Amino acid sequence: MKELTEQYLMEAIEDSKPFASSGNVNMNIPNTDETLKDLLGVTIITMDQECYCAGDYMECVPMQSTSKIIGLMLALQDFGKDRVFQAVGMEPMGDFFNSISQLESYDTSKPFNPMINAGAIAVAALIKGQSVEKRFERYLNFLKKITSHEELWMSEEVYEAEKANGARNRSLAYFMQSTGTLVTDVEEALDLYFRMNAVMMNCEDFARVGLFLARGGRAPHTEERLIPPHHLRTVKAIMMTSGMYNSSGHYAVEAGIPCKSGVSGSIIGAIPGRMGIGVIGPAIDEKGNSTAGGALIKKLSQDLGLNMFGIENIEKER
Ligand SMILES: NC(=O)CC[C@H](N)C(=O)O
Repeated sequence: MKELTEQYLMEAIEDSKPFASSGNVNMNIPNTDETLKDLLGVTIITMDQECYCAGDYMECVPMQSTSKIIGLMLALQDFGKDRVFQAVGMEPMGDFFNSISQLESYDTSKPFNPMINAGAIAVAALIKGQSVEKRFERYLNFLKKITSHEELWMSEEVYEAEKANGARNRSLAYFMQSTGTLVTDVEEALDLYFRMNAVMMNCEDFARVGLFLARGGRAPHTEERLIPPHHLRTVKAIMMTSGMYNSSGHYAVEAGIPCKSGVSGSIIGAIPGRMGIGVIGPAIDEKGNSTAGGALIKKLSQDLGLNMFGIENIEKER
């Protein structure tokens, strides 16, 4: 096993970078071009708040689907597990994250899980607040507390692009309305979902979300408990089974880390009791996962003994 140092992280980045060549940058995101393909950055924050970073860790990208775990946390907070999972399933789906056909095939047409687009829209519809603005404000304030980053912001440009390219998401939402899965205002649920996708974050922000999940829901400096641990257990379990879309099984086997990816090439990893990981590598595969970022996650797991199903650390201590 290797020791976690910035030198090690730099080497891990160099080893993982070539995997970017098999991916493509998502051109639906504003200000995106091919030059982003070569970027790869990582930040790891341990339980005692030690921060290690390497590569292009200062880059900022929209949250995209990593926002789905934040939405799920808020909905669990608002309604509890039973109500949330009446609206959305908790089973992995072996199809693309924006699949329409899968929506029709599962349990009274509710989405398979909260990590796919339909599921996240159904979850966004639950989040409490008097208006979309208020609900988004709650979302952003919650994120600011988790990351202790007061300046977190939503890109209007990305938000506009999400709306402009949102035909598929609208189809999913209106289909759910037709089956009675989505009973609140459809356009409002979509609007909140689009805004959530457009919040800009860097590797440290992503790592802090991972750390929040890893250390039981406490705000970094104040130690205020923001979410009870049993809800975080649910979120991490869903991340492990569905967070990397239809590659989740692969990542469970090869990395064994609860992860969530987004089409901006971001990945959040949460290793309970140990650390949070934030990765940005904008070249993504056809399933929507960062190719170099995914390779890096697998490498970190192997080198640092992070696989939750492994016993490397216990063996080491003997
Ligand atoms: N996988 C993703 O990151 C999907 C997010 C993207 N904005 C969408 O709604 O389709």
